[in-house]
Amino acid sequence: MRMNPDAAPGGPEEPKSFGERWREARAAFRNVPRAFQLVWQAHRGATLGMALVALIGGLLPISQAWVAKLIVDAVVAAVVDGIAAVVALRAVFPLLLVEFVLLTTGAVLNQVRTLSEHILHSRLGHTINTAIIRKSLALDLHYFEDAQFYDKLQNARRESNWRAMSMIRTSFNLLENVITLSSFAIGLLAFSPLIALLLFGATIPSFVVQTRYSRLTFRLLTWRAPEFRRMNYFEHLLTVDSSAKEIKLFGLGEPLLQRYRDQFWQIAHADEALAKRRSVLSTLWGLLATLSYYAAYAWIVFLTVAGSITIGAMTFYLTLFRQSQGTFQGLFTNIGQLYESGLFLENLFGFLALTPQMMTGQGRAVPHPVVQGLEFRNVSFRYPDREEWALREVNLVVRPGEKIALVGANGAGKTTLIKLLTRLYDPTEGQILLDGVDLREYELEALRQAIGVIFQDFVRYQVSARENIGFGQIEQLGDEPRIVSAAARGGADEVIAGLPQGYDTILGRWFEKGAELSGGQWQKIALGRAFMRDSEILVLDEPTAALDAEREYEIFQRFRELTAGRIAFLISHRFSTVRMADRIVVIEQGQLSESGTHAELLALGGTYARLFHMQAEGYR
Ligand SMILES: Nc1ncnc2c1ncn2[C@@H]1O[C@H](COP(=O)(O)OP(=O)(O)OP(=O)(O)O)[C@@H](O)[C@H]1O
Repeated sequence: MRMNPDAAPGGPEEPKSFGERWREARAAFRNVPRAFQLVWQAHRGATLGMALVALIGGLLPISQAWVAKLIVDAVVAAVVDGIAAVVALRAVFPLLLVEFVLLTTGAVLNQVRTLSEHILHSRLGHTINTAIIRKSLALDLHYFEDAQFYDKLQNARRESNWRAMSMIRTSFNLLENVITLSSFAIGLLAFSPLIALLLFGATIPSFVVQTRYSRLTFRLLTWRAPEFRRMNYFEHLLTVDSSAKEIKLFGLGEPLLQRYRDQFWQIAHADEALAKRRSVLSTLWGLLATLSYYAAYAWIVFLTVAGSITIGAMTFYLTLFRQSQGTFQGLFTNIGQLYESGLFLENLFGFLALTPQMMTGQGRAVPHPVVQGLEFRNVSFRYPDREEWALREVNLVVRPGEKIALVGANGAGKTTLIKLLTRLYDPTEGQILLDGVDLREYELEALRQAIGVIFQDFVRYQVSARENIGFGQIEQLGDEPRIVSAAARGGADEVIAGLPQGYDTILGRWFEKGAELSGGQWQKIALGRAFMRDSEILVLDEPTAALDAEREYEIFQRFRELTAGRIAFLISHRFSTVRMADRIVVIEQGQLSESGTHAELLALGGTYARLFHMQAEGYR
């Protein structure tokens, strides 16, 4: 799809008013000091190195031009006065030496610059990535269930590393150019303010073009974030092990690759169109600068021939003209680039400024053991971007040590209830009380610490079996007996015994020598992880869905023993599992409809009884 990036509806159009532009520019440049903070954090020595290069490097050009003038004048004088070549050379020699020192200094500075940039580049990337990851860790779950959040994350990650580096490089370049230009300006103004004005003024239009296109490029890329994300998604899907089987068998490879390519071209066409226009206009306006240079050139030749200035002075001024115009243009380019990088970094700093909304309570200790139990009091919940209620007026009292099974159709709200219990979300209305105290009053970390959860989409960590279990309580990773006992309780001990390096075997296929497990084996490992925690409340969301019937029977025979003294929630679609609970709670469309023991609910003859008979029928 070809498009005009300027005119696309909803596309990267220009800001409307002057005020809007001014605000945008201010926001962009505000990021310069912030970027410096990041760089300073990344490596102080290299940052100082770059500053030093800028300071000394800025004064080199004028010094070199001045020494060159002195050399030319000395040579011309020697020729005119007929001085012997050896004598003349001896007179010029100190100047040549100074020129040599200046040139060598320039070369050394270049190396210092390259080295500093090299060091800063990777460290800065690391600093920024760490900041992004840390922020992601701090943010609430709902951010991760929101497409706009992913666009923000994508924008922050995509360009930030090199944009921050480029901003620093540009800033130091700018400093160097300002120093050089100030020294040139003194020379030029002394010679002719009119010429200075002509030379500098002619470079301004090209600068205006540059900044306009900087802004357009930024808008294009930001506006295109969803496409970038979709493109990355297809790339991930096509290259990751978990989807390889299905993609091959359904023949999805080429069609999905085509979608990946379509997304790419949508962005590429618009981006290239902008880049072309930027180049053409910059070249055309650049001609104006060249013209003004040659006008000044003609004037200086005229003055020299007329005898108003020496030949040395002519070479000095010509160098000044050429370099000052280049430097002036460079200065504007620097400002343009700084502006462009600032716009992109706005994405990064915008992301880093996101704040978690889930408030932690102030230091109230979580009860160990739980004495009164848990109560859902009139709890209703709606996902942030949804109209309909996921849970409505839920009232449920759970006694200490009680085992509750949650039963309900897909989408009834079972997992949502657990998300509220673990404070991944807070209720929209109502309260959840643990020993009579609202969950929101407990310290968030401590509360989560007191709950052991295995979700149905548990993580298959591509690390050792030991760590897979130990991650349930990471501080206890060194406690071998605890890990072994947790593994045994989850039924993972026999899986691990069969692995080539036992507990040290890397699980999964991502890394070399990794051992892939079956779905049921992974689930046993996940169960082991849940038992690693000495929790007051244990939540098993479809814990045995992938286990074979025999293994499931075994685990549930021991279920009471495994969860002795703790509150346990069990979500399952298997009634053989569910009937082990003290109480079964049926959820229908977000509401609690039935509650009681297996026998009571069968006697009630309601939804539970109907579903139970249906499943039992299937096994007959
Ligand atoms: N992150 C989310 N954002 C918006 N809506 C959601 C989100 N997660 C779940 N829902 C909606 O909330 C309702 C309850 O979902 P929930 O995951 O709690 O069901 P469940 O009973 O656990 O289902 P299942 O048995 O399929 O696991 C569903 O209508 C679902 O579409």
